[in-house]
Amino acid sequence: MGVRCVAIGSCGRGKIDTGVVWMAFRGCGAAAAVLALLSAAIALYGPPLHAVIQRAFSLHKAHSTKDMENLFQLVRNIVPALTSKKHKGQDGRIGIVGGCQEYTGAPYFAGISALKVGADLTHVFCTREAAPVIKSYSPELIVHPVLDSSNALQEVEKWLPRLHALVVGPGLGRDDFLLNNVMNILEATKARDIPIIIDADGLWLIAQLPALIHGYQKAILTPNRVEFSRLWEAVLTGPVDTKDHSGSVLKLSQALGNITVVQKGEHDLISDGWQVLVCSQEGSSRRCGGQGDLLSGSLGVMAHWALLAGREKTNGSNPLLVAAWGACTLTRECNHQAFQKYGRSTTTTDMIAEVGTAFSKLFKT
Ligand SMILES: NC(=O)C1=CN([C@@H]2O[C@H](COP(=O)(O)OP(=O)(O)OC[C@H]3O[C@@H](n4cnc5c(N)ncnc54)[C@H](OP(=O)(O)O)[C@@H]3O)[C@@H](O)[C@H]2O)[C@@H](O)CC1
Ligand SMILES: Nc1ncnc2c1ncn2[C@@H]1O[C@H](COP(=O)(O)OP(=O)(O)OP(=O)(O)O)[C@@H](O)[C@H]1O
Ligand SMILES: [Mg+2]
Repeated sequence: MGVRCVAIGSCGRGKIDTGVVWMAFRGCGAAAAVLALLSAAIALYGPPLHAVIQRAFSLHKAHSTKDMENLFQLVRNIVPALTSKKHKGQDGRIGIVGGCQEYTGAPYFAGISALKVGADLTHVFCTREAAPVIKSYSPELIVHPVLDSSNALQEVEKWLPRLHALVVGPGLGRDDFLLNNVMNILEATKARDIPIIIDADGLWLIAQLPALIHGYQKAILTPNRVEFSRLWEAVLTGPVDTKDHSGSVLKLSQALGNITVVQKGEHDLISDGWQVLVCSQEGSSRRCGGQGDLLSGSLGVMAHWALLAGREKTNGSNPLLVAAWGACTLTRECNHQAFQKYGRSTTTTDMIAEVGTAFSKLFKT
């Protein structure tokens, strides 16, 4: 496509910790490329024309501290107001699909994180054996032991119409029967136009069957490095370009039909195939398991909020990019705050305890 990415972000207080990467065009074929991009965007992508034009003409603009402040503001814009006029459920009913014999912590982390960020109700759809274990961690989660039953789809479909977002994969495992059920659940969720966040073993399934999610504009994939490589091999040829992380995440998103991809790592890179955002919020060097689950659960709620708020509140930007940047920033801040208290003994449970203060610090209006 002749596109390259330029990192031009920075941040306040004199140190680079967050940035924005915008697409820029090589050489002087830029005008032609812009025109081609515009036509392709309008034909394939379908956001309002003004948003496409705005994006195309902001390609060469310098973005820095102000961009980062804008991103914080965009996240604040999507957070629903706490008022006495709402009833239970309005700020988010989130489903988590995952939890099997081996892994019960991951769906718990995702579900409780969604609640701590501000969802009202969280439903976990897991296997029969995993359910009592997950329930015992927390009375806050509604747990359905249905995922390994032959009528898993019908059981989940009873709840689907009430769900605002579905997080698929934390602690799911890779059993073929389970994955087949999840495949059907994904199709039913897409048919209802519900946002889907896919992580962990859900990404394993997508790497086997990319068509399952290809082009679904309400999907967000959250791969770590290994999961990213697996997806890359499934839809692109040749090795991942380790010298151009931004270009790689942009390409993977494009190859998957411009769905949102969040590549987690030292810096989180977020792309919808048109632009790439970078999240470099200071975290810590503690890499205990479960941090990705905190991220996917948080993102479930924030994706719902962002889509509800719409492009007017995100200044024309893709709401899912804003949601993803917000969830990454929050996860890293939780990691940072927990590490200040517990150092090497920090675990994901300690990070979850920081969600409230981290959220207020970052996004309170
Ligand atoms: N408490 C719980 O219940 C938790 C359960 N979880 C659940 O576990 C399930 C499997 O998930 P997964 O991430 O372990 O699987 P997969 O992608 O096969 O990785 C396997 C191997 O890849 C490597 N590796 C991983 N990341 C890397 C990186 N960034 N950079 C480089 N290498 C990396 C590493 O290999 P190693 O270094 O050990 O050789 C690792 O062992 C899934 O359901 C998930 O939700 C977790 O959520 C945690 C909390
Ligand atoms: N090297 C790093 N430095 C700082 N933050 C990191 C680093 N690697 C990952 N993170 C952060 O940790 C969070 C989880 O990413 P990670 O790569 O650990 O996911 P994961 O492997 O899926 O985790 P899980 O153990 O839940 O499966 C993300 O928000 C990411 O920003
Ligand atoms: Mg993970």
